[in-house]
Amino acid sequence: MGKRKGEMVGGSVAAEQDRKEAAEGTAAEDKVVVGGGAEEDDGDQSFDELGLDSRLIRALLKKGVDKPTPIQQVAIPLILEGKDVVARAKTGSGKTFAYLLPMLQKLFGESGSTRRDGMRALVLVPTRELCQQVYNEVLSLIELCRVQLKVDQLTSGMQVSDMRAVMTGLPDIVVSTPGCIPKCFSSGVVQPTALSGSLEILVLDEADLLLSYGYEDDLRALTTHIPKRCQCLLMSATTSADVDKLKRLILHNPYILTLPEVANVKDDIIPKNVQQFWISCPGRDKLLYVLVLLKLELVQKKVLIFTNSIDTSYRLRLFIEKFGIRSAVLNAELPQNSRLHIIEQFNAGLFDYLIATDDGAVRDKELANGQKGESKKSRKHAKSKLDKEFGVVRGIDFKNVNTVINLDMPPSVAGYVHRIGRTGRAYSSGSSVSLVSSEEMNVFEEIKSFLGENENEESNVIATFPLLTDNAVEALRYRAEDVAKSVTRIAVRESRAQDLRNEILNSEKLKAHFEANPRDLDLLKHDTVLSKKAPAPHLRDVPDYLIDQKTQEARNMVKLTQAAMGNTNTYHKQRFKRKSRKSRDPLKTFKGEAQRKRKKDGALSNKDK
Ligand SMILES: Nc1ncnc2c1ncn2[C@@H]1O[C@H](COP(=O)(O)OP(=O)(O)OP(=O)(O)O)[C@@H](O)[C@H]1O
Repeated sequence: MGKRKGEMVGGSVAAEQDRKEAAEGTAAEDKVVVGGGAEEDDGDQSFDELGLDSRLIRALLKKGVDKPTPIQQVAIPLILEGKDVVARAKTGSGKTFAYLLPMLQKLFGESGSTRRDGMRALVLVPTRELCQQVYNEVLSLIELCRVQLKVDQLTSGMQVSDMRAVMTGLPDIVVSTPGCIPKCFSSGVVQPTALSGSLEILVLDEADLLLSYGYEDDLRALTTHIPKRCQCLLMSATTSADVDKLKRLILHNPYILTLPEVANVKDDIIPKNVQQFWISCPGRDKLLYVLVLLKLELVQKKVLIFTNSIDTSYRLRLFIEKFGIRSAVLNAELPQNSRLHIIEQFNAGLFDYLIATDDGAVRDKELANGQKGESKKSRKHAKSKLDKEFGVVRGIDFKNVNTVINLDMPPSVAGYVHRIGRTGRAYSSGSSVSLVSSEEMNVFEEIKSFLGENENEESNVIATFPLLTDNAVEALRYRAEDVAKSVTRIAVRESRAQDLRNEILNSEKLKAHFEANPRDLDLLKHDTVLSKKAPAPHLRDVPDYLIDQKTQEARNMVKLTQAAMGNTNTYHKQRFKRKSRKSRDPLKTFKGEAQRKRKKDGALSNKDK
């Protein structure tokens, strides 16, 4: 990495000084700008003072965003000046607006080449979910600003004819994944000469993850066509050799914006507003422990639970369902429409518990473990069913997640950082609870030491979860063990297959319907019960006598905190309840509507005769 120019107290001051040096031609190497401190010390610069266009400021206000985050304060002016920038800031710190706002402003201001035959800005992200998220954000900003800019998505799942149609419309901005690049070039959807003639801004978002997805060759294929004048931006939550590699591959003498928590103090790589806890528990008791946390309401909703395998996610879903707790699952096996819709509904507050299985490495492990004895061919088939471009933790902006639970520990430190980063987004608070078995102690120690915990000192970065008593665990043990026995491997396999069939059916059947009636999306549920039997009353309602005093108090405290934060989530639920679900469920009325339409059309054509 380049030479450090000095530690600064305020990011904007540092940027100013660096800009001066750059202007004087004294900065030959990368320019390191150490940004402002934690969120609470967010300086007093407004978007206006950063030089942001008034249309964008008004659009932000409509979104409830009125002051820039530290990374935005430092990045926006530099990007507006046309500098190449590498921005490293923790998860949920607002990196997306940090590049989108100045990028859009630059595209508003200049019309680009009038005879351009390619895109003006290209944003590359590692997953399709993220692609959709960034696309939605750009589209909504453009609409709120009422400017004539066109944004489109290109993903490798698209047919070449659809891609061609997108590019014929000559979008100003394209949001895509690097995996899509070879297909675009080989099919002629993107002409290299058009790209080099028109590209003004290239953004690599979630750069720390791009190479881990095996996109290096795809990115190399792209670099040869990026014109020298193109401004390149690289955004990342963690630092890694991969980020440096990408930087060398694509950027020219960039400004390195590093918030101090990422650069120096490792324990701050996780937002300060996230409290991290752990519970030591035997692997075989993990379902029981999650049950205690959820059923006795010792953690705040909404809850995102991570597992390392899809089977475990269904086992947990079936298990908690028997106790009257509904949840949905999210994984690489589900069709893309379903995945996007599950995230949308969870964000809208339509259900409180989402069980997610993340990470390519984990998927490979699942394939290796779960399908022992199966033929090579069926393993290959199974692998092809999993979406390579899927990623739950990679930058997805889950809204209002109060608790992240690691039922399984992630296999790496980076996995931990990205999982925990799904809570405590922007200025909100959150907590995480990791269940650690003795087999997972090694990775847990690695995570703790990465976060700056000293073995000899009393741990304070990841504290022991204080609200769980042995009594509470033992009170539910008998029932839990009994129920766990009924969640057999066969039951899990059947539920998983059934759920997948349903999701594929929904996804296909409803695609056209939802295109015409986007509001009906609310009515399609993903947290339906898997089992045909309703939960037994003695499992659904935990009698008070089973709950010890300390747990009662803890539960009340969590409820009070949740209420104080206005996080009762009743608005969405009421909105959802108000509609008569059965009569308006598009899965039930879809056919009827289509038939009615056909009848009507028939009647009309009969009349015409
Ligand atoms: N200035 C701001 N004020 C308030 N909220 C903001 C601001 N900027 C962004 N946000 C919100 O903060 C949330 C997190 O932002 P974003 O997704 O950009 O984080 P990120 O840094 O990219 O995180 P990750 O590394 O996990 O992808 C989003 O919901 C976004 O709308």
